[in-house]
Amino acid sequence: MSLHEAVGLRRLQKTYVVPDRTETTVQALEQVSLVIPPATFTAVVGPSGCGKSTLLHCAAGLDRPTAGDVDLLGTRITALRPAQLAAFRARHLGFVFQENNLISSLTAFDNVALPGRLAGRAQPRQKLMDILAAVGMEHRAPLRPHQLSGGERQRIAVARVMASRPPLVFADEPTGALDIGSGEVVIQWLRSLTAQGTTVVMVTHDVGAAAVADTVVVMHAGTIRATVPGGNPKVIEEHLRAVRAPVAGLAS
Ligand SMILES: Nc1ncnc2c1ncn2[C@@H]1O[C@H](COP(=O)(O)OP(=O)(O)OP(=O)(O)O)[C@@H](O)[C@H]1O
Repeated sequence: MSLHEAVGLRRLQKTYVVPDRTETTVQALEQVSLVIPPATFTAVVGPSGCGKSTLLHCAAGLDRPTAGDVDLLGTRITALRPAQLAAFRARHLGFVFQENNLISSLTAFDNVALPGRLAGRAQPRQKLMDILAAVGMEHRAPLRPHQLSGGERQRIAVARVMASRPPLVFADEPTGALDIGSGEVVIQWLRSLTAQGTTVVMVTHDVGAAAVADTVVVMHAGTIRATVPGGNPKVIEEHLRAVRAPVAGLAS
C-alpha cells in the first residue's frame, strides 16, 4: 500500500436510472477524484442530494460506480469479485451507518464482538465490556437491536468499530440519531481512532462535527467543489453557502 494513501477515488462516476422512466438518468457522481491519507479524519458535506451518500457507498464497496476506480489500502476494490469484496470489507472496513447498522438476530454484545472475530482481531470479553461501558451501553449488552433506541444503536455501532479496530471506517450521519451531547462524544471517539492509525471518512450535515475533521470535502451536484482544512466551522459554512447560492442568472 502506498504510504500516502488510504483511500483513492479515481474519476468516479455513478449514474442511476430512475425506475419506471428508463430514459431518465441521474448523474449522482461526475468524475470525482479524491485521495485520503492514512490515519486522517475526512468529513464530506454538501446540500441534500449532492451525492454524499453515493460517494460513501461507492468508496466503501457497498455500491459499484458506473465508471472509475476505488483503491482502499492498496487494493483496487472495483476490480474484486463480489465474494472477494465482501471478504475485504469484513477484514478491513468498519461502518457507522444509521440504517442496516447492526445484525438484528444478535445481541448488542455479539454485534460488538463479531467483526473483530471475523477479521482475526478477537478481543477478550472483559475488553469488550469495557468498550461497551465507554459508550455507556454495558447495561444494554444482552439486548437485541430492536430493543434499543436509534441513539443506542448508533453507540453500539461506534463500540463495534472501537472493538474491531478496522484500518478504515466509513460513517454516514453518525450523529443523526443523537442528542447534541452524545453526538459530540461520538465525533470525539471517531476522531480518537485516527491516533491508532485508523482512517475515518464521514458524511455529515453537521458543520460542527465536520469541523472536527482534518479535511472537509465540500460537494455540489455530484462533484467536489472544495477541499478545505477542518477546524473552523465558519469557513465550512461559507463554502456551503457558496454551493447553496442560486446559480447566477437563473432567476432572470
Ligand atoms: N437508488 C437511486 N435511484 C435513483 N436515484 C438515486 C438513487 N440513490 C440516489 N439517487 C439520486 O442521486 C442523487 C445523489 O443522492 P445521494 O443520496 O448520494 O445524495 P446526498 O448528498 O447523500 O443527499 P442527503 O444529504 O439528502 O442524504 C440524488 O439526486 C438522488 O435522488
